[in-house]
Amino acid sequence: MSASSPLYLQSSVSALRGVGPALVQRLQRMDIWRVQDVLFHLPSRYQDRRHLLPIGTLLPEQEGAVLGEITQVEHLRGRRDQWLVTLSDGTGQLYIRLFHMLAPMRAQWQKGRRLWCFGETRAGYQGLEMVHPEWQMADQPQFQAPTHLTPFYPSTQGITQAQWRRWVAQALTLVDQLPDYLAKYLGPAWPPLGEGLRLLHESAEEVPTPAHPAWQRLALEELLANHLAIRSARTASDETGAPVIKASGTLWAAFLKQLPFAPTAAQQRVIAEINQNMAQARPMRRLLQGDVGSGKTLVAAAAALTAVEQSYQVALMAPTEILVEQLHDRFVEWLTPLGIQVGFLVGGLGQKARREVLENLHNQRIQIVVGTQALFQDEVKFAGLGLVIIDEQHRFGVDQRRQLLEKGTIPHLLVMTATPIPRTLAMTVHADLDLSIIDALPPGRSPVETLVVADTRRAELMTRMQHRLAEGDQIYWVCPLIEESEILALQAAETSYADLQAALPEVAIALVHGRLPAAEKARVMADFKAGKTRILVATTVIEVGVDVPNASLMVIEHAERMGLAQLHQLRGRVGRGQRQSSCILLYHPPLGEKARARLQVMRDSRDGFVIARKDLELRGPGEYLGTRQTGLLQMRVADMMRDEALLAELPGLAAQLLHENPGAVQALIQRWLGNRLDYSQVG
Ligand SMILES: Nc1ncnc2c1ncn2[C@@H]1O[C@H](COP(=O)(O)OP(=O)(O)OP(=O)(O)O)[C@@H](O)[C@H]1O
Repeated sequence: MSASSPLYLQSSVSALRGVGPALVQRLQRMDIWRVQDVLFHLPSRYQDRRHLLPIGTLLPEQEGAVLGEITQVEHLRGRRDQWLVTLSDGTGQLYIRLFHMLAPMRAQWQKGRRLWCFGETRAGYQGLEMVHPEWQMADQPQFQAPTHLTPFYPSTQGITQAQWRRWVAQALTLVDQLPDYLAKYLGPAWPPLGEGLRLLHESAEEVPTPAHPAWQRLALEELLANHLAIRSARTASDETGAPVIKASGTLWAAFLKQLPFAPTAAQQRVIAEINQNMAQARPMRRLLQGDVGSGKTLVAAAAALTAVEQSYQVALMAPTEILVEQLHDRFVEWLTPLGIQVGFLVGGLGQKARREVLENLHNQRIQIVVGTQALFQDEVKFAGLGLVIIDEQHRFGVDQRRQLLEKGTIPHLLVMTATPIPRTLAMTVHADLDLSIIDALPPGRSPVETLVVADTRRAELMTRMQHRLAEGDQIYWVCPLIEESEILALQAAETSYADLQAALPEVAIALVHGRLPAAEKARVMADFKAGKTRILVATTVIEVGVDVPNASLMVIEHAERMGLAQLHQLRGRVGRGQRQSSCILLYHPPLGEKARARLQVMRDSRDGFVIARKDLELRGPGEYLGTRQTGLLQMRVADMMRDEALLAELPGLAAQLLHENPGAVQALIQRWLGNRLDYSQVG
């Protein structure tokens, strides 16, 4: 395209001066297609070249700008030609070393000319020097000393920073034409979008601060774009109808009669939210958040009863066979007295048992099936699947979730998680799900005492354990899951197991780990639950959901290696009964400062939300939420922790936009997330 053709925000990047076909391709690979995309390609850092440094004050390895007169140009011939140019500003002199100098440059770099340079100094043979600095002739009319911070853009091979800056400068001439979709909703206190972009691309301030209103304006828009992208996955699934399930509550009433405790107010509220949701043709997509031990299983049972009463089937999925087993036991115990058939489906099931389950699901003799991923397989056919409950969503891929959803007409979906992320954050990250929170624990829980102990004090620990055992309590001994190697983790667990056996020879101790066959695992867990074994040595397979109220002591080895959320989950395994429970976090000294701070958080807090917040601060939301890979929530301007106050604005803004200007929704997503994302992958 010729340089004179008018430039529009929606023009291809090829309309920019200096962008030929090869560069178009490179830019497209960076997901930059249009002039507008260049505006949203934001600097990753800045340099301050505005102030000139007196040459005499320069130190080695200092980055900065200088201006002086060329006093000498020396051509050093040798195996490799070099030029050594002397620059002087009256305060001292600096050498500029060049390894190549093309003819046009040679014509300019003449004694007596004034030269502006920016680069890093180094101690050379003759004195301080700069090697191939950036430069401009300062005695020419077109010379411009920088008046702004110099931005540096994320780049790719074959595109220089100077090119980015030239393209951005062209794009910035159009910035005021950029549609500001939010202005209408934000009110006059918010600066326009264009101001924010200008601030980031050509700031005359120190370094643009996140607190600056213009920055905040951009951050808000970016967060909103992410929120809308996630939400759009949901809108797509809204189109088809779900079964309208209105239960009379007879089954639930019968169930409550035989339950040894009453649901808490928090459980009741959440159950009501779920029932209301299932009574509509719009499929439920609900996230149930509840801290460890808050009683999510009861809520799942309530939802299941609603569906079963109206002759719909329920699929309940958990990530590990141990958990499936446990959930199954619990459901059988609770629901078979009501005449409900609860099935069990895991990968390791024998042929015959498996065939039977499949048949009974197909002819609806089984009303509730509890299983692992095995529930996704094609052969699993339901007669009328009305509700899918997924325990611990972070372990399930979105694809699997979709596969399962395809098994019913459009079943209602309830996702349970014990990952307590702050509400505003949850509303952003899980914008495709409605949120129910169980915000209170069942009564009668005594807080778990937490101790941080060096693993050199094992002898004391053994004594403590013996006391506990003598009182009839049971103990978890947890070995860290070493992510890179299951085998190493297993070895560690086996060593601890042998050590414990040697130290406490009269005690029944068992070992459970991921590699044990399912049946074996189930047996070990059943023995522990029944109190036949007193100490359970485990890799972190017990992390989520195991419920053995008689276990009152947990020892976690190498606690310093584990994430806070994980430690919190683990610790939630004790303190479920009436006894005073303890959790001992063993670490291997010496303990780094950060690790110490993390363990201290565990010692000082029992509240999952507080711990989650600290974890987020220490690790960043991407790491914490496992979203780093998806490209989602990799913000350019915003930071979910720092800008948390903005998150509260999102649902309202999103609702208004979706209602009044759906076109803007797509435009915003495109603007901030481009084609980076396959939205269907988000969930
Ligand atoms: N309302 C209640 N009153 C008393 N005990 C309750 C109540 N609700 C649940 N419980 C008991 O509390 C314990 C924990 O419940 P549950 O296993 O459902 O927790 P959870 O929310 O699934 O936690 P986790 O994330 O740790 O698995 C169980 O022993 C359960 O029977």
